[in-house]
Amino acid sequence: MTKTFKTLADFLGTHFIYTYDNGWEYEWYAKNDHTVDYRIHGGMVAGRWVKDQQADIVMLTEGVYKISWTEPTGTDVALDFMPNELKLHGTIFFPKWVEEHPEITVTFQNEHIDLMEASREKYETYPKLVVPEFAKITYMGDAGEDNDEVISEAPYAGMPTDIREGRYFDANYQRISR
Ligand SMILES: C=Cc1ccc(O)cc1
Repeated sequence: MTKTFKTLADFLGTHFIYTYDNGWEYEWYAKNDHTVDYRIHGGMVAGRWVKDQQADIVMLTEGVYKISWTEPTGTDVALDFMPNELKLHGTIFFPKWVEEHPEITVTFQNEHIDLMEASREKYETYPKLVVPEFAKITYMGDAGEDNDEVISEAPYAGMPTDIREGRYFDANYQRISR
């Protein structure tokens, strides 16, 4: 993808893969102006994936986008995308319980919302673990808005490479069946 991002509309519908400077690899999709999907390929909660997370999505200045949300786990996230520079800055605010029991969150969260909400009551919230990191964008795709094929299965080893090398989506940004 070689477009220059100027407006909020340019950003919505874009699918990204990026690696934080701490080595954590994430995949994230701006599904529409208030919804994000994501999949985590590397790091403390690798294997977790989420669809239809509600978020605040704004353009700060031309080509710079801020996304903020709070999750059923109690984890808070703020991302600042600078796609024209192939980079972003993300800050994740993990409750203490996610740091101590990350395995509880490593699942398709949408099917386990009750467990996330019960865990955030059962375990400790404080002190939070704050992880502020820059990341390098390694893939951008124009998936279009509200495309449920973008994040539609659990992450597997090699998935980011399959996507980057064009083995995962067809020309209409539909999953190529395996
Ligand atoms: C905890 C979710 C999350 C999703 C994307 C990202 O870049 C950081 C955190």
